[in-house]
Amino acid sequence: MTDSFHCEQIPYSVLAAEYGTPLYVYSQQAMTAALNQYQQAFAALQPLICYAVKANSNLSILRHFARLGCGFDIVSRGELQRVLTAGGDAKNIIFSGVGKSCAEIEWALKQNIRCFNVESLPELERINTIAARLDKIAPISLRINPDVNAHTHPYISTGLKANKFGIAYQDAIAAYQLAATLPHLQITGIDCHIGSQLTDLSPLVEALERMLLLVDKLAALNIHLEHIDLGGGVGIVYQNENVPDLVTYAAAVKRLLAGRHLQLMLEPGRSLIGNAGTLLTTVEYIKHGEEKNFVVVDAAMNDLMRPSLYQAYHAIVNASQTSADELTADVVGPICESGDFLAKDRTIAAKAGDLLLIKSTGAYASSMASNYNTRCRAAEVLVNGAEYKLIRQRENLTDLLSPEKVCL
Ligand SMILES: Cc1ncc(COP(=O)(O)O)c(C=O)c1O
Ligand SMILES: N[C@@H](CCCC[NH3+])C(=O)O
Repeated sequence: MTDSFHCEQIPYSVLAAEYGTPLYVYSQQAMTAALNQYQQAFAALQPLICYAVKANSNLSILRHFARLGCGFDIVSRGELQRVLTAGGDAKNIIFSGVGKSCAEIEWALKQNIRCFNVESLPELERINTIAARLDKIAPISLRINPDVNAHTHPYISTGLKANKFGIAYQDAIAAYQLAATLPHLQITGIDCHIGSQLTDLSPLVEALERMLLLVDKLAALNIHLEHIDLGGGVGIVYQNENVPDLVTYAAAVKRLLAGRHLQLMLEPGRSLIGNAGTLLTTVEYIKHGEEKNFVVVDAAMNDLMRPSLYQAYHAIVNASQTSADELTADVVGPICESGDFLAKDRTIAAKAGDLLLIKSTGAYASSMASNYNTRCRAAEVLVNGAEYKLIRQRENLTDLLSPEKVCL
């Protein structure tokens, strides 16, 4: 049974009663279904799907995707450690990010990861130097910034000239030529990632077309690539957005890659986990202000930063049999910031004690959580059919305070 009050066969109210709120709840079947959609749409191209760990890095979730055959896109030593701990195969790990430190590069080389997605010329030199010291050859791909407008929120757009990510398009050929002279690098591919929560397919296809122009120019220079990685970015429905259709996307990619011997890689994050997650929260107070009404809940911007950071919309459903009248209100948390809101001007019927479900919070919610206002990070539960498991226990104050010392 799946309706808005159940996660698979489990009523959200049962989980809230057992584990308390705020609580993140994930549907394992929804994750599997999201991955199946990719696997089926792109079946003819046999892509390596590298789940973007930053979207949700819980170890059980990584284990689930590893078991389903995913590779992983990581951006830090910490994420590498998580994937290995969860049983992911280093040979299917790609390492993105503009600021890889020497220690991170060394560690990743020692683990024999599949590839570094290199974002600058100094990074190329750094990887070559470290690989030489370790007597290794580092497989590298260059992340190219194709200067394509992804038409998404400016904070999550990454493929424009003004963004810090990737190597500028016009510098790409020279960067590959430099890489070809560095003896401890092995050029394996090319990649891009133009932004997140894309609702339109055309920028993704345009980016691929621009990358293929480079692939051809490189081939003419005798630099032959083994793979092309199109990044992530496929948007999900939070409210009523149109989102890219994977079958149409795959067909366009297939047409453009026809006749080429390039292994396809993808780095989806949000589209694999976003709609599989729900954040449960309890109403503390209904507060009638002079200009506005407020539904004050026990979750806050530290649990779900997206509304504060990007004015992002998340649907909110009252899971209690409420007797309250509808009102228009901001749904806010207890944090001492006016920016601490989970919804603005929402029509909602709620009273103190009601259980609210904040939808589409599988991606970039728990992984972006903080301890601001000395709030303990919430617990996480994974549901599979009629079974559920606690996959992260709620933090407690000992967890929070123990790294600190009173030494004055
Ligand atoms: C390099 C890279 N790959 C993949 C992703 C995953 O993106 P998304 O969650 O939009 O699929 C991101 C995040 O935007 C990223 O920075
Ligand atoms: N954190 C963002 C997405 C950024 C993805 C990282 N490049 C979000 O919540 O939508």
